Amino acid sequence: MAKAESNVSDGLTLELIRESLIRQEDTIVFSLIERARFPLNSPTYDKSYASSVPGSCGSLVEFIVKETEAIQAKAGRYENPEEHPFFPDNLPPSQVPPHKYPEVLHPAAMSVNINKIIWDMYFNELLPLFVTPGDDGNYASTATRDLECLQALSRRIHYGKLVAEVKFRDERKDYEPAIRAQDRDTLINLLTFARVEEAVKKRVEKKAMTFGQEVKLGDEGNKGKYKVNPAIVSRLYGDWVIPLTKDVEVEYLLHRLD
Ligand SMILES: C=C(O[C@@H]1C=C(C(=O)O)C=C[C@H]1O)C(=O)O
Repeated sequence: MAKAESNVSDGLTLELIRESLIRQEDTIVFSLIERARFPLNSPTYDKSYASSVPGSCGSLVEFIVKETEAIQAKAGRYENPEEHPFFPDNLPPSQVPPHKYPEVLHPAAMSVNINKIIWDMYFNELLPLFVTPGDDGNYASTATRDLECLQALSRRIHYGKLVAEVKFRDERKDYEPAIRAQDRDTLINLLTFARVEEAVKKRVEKKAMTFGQEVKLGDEGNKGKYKVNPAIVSRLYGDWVIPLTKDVEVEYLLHRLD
């Protein structure tokens, strides 16, 4: 069987986890590029636009996310501890044969889900920065692209649980006193690697330049035009993705000894 994208089954190492985070950058950058094909399309986010849809009590994007999550839950998506739903209440149970995911994380991991914060960040702060204003009527496609961005960001940010687990195992004697004291500041200091963070921000900027360039035959060049502004991708990581990943790391660690 092909090796799953999850690396945790065959020994948890910081190197393997970082490799996965680097791979996930590709997904995030591409999903932003795909969303940026459409303008803002504000009716997608307007409750009144979707009010005639039976069973919907929110915006079209909420309707698409809830319904898609319900289908994916039945197909077993949320049995994987690396996946987190945006609307966890009333999700239907999985209807597929269970898969035995490796039990790597402490059970307290189950209670860490910061998707509400990711949702608000994405719609209120990030989206207006990287899409053009306007309306082309493609609201369902727009909402589907939003869901892909949200799922990619959520998966990356909640990967912080695995990062925290491996760092804890590697330096248990440093982490344990801070966890017992519920000392968030010390935990943040222990798990922060400033040089890694700088490299992540530079790499995602470069990926946005590489993946988002206009590919032309001949030598017209790209003229510095990108499908998503590389500086915004770097800012997405610096201002939100990395800090939120660290919040997940800390929340997980605070309960690591429960
Ligand atoms: C994820 C890690 O932990 C922290 C968070 C980082 C991130 O979100 O990219 C990078 C470095 C660390 O400060 C890591 O060490 O790789």
